[in-house]
Amino acid sequence: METMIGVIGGSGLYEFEGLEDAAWQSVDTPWGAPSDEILTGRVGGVAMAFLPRHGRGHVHSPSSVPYRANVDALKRLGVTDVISVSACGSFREEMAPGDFVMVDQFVDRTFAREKSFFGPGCVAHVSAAHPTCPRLGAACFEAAQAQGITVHQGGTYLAMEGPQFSTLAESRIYREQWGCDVIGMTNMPEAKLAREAELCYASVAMVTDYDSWHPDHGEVDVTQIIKTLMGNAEKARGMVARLPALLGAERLPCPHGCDRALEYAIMTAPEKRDPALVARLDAVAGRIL
Ligand SMILES: CSC[C@H]1O[C@H](OP(=O)(O)O)[C@H](O)[C@@H]1O
Ligand SMILES: Nc1ncnc2[nH]cnc12
Repeated sequence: METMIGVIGGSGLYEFEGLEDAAWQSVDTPWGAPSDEILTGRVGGVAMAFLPRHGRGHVHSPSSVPYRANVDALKRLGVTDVISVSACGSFREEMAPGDFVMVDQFVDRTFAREKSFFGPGCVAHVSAAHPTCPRLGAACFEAAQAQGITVHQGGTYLAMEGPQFSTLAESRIYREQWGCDVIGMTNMPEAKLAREAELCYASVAMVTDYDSWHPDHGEVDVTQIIKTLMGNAEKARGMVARLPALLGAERLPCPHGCDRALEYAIMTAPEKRDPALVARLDAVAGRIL
């Protein structure tokens, strides 16, 4: 099987330069249109696909991002490994603006989004205990280090609904009582959907601010975030460009089972399954349905 790296670019990452044979492709999915066309091409002999999460020109809010269509479209194109590159606030002094954090856990506080490809007529329960892929995460960590980026291994990402930033009381609870490390608005349900689609998923969180808890820093504002993002985006592109060499063109099965997540997850008896839903699941679950 061939490796295909899918990059979901967050705030500040709307284009991806340096792909050979680059072409923007429009992809239709049974879950509607993705956030934008998808840029496909190759780097160092490895296939890549890039999707700007908010669309070029930042059209989608965190709540309106079509997460299911995005994940389905990447899977449909043949993507095997998804890397999310996101802006985030930090709850830790040592995770400073400009640093990257390899997120490995999430607390999902989002509530106004479609969270699953499955539902009435085809019910499935995948494990989300370890929502990111250690193999892919390790490659991203190595690539970031080689790029000279200050990168932290492991961190818990609080996914909030937004679009407003947190109140001071919320920020303190997430940091002091819940032990979260960073905060953002988009990695959920994206990570859960990637797991349902049997895709390896890694999240690279780029710190842009200290949210609102830090006594020596003012409240978050978008101008400050964009300023930090401008520097971060270039670093992120450099990191991603190193991944093909680390992952290789031949895709070996995921040692952590991300690519077999649905194996024992589907509960609905074959004769009770809704044919219309099964048809919509052609890309996501076609391997086993
Ligand atoms: C521009 S600040 C808030 C915005 O940025 C992050 O988006 P993404 O994760 O796509 O980089 C954050 O989650 C908010 O959506
Ligand atoms: N402090 C913050 N809260 C939520 N999302 C963010 N994205 C960047 N900074 C953020």
